[in-house]
Amino acid sequence: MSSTLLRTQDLTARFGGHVAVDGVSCAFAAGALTAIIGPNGAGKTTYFDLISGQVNASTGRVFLGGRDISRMPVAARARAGIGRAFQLTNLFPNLSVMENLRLVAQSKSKRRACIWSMASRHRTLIEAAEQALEQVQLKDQRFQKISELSHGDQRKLEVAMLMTLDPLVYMFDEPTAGMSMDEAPVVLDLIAALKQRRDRTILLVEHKMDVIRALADRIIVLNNGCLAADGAPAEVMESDIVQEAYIGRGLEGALNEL
Ligand SMILES: Nc1ncnc2c1ncn2[C@@H]1O[C@H](COP(=O)(O)OP(=O)(O)OP(=O)(O)O)[C@@H](O)[C@H]1O
Repeated sequence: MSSTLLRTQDLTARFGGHVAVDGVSCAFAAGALTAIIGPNGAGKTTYFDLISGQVNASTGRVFLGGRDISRMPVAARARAGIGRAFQLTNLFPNLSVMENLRLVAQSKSKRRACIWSMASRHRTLIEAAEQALEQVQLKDQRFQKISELSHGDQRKLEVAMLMTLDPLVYMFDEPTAGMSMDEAPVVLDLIAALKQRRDRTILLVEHKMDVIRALADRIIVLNNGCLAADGAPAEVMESDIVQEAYIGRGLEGALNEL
């Protein structure tokens, strides 16, 4: 049985009088992909923000490999192994795809104090970046400025960057949104391959049922900030609480409308 990599305990985010995430306790094992679903405004993005550190918990804690990371800022959590797909606003639009990837690799290799090991680690990371570019089929665009990439290619680059960093926890937020039918399988196949790594855990906020069906080992449902259901995909889809949360339209219809 796989061990727990990430755990949230009574995790809560309050914005003024509004509780966006309400006491969510959940453990995520290595080697599994958990889809996080729920209606608009259910708290999915805020739950991601609480884990990655973009939002500080009002109460509750986040543990990575047993270590309490709740008070760490975003960058320290990233160094500890929390990997959220990059927002392009964090990148350099006038630098090329490869230059941006090199900067990501550099930020990781700097974590080692010794110059010699830094240099050799940096080489390994550059190789990983090259490999990631090939895997997302962006090799031909490696000298293109990222501001000139199509939307689908920008999303692929986000995935390549995350793979270069190779965190313990991969967090994807609708990774194929805006991609064409041809582009989406490249990214979905990569995420499926990541699952084979028994030492990583993957969280996926997703509205598309076909993606959830193809990838999820487990589904958790957030509703009004609360954990409304948690279990194997077939079981969660059939649960009363999920059916009730999407009254009238059925879960599948409601998700596909989003
Ligand atoms: N910074 C903030 N200040 C105030 N309210 C916020 C803030 N961030 C989120 N909220 C509110 O918290 C609730 C949860 O929002 P969140 O974006 O986490 O939901 P979501 O499930 O990701 O929704 P969607 O599927 O539409 O992206 C919403 O009511 C939202 O308006």
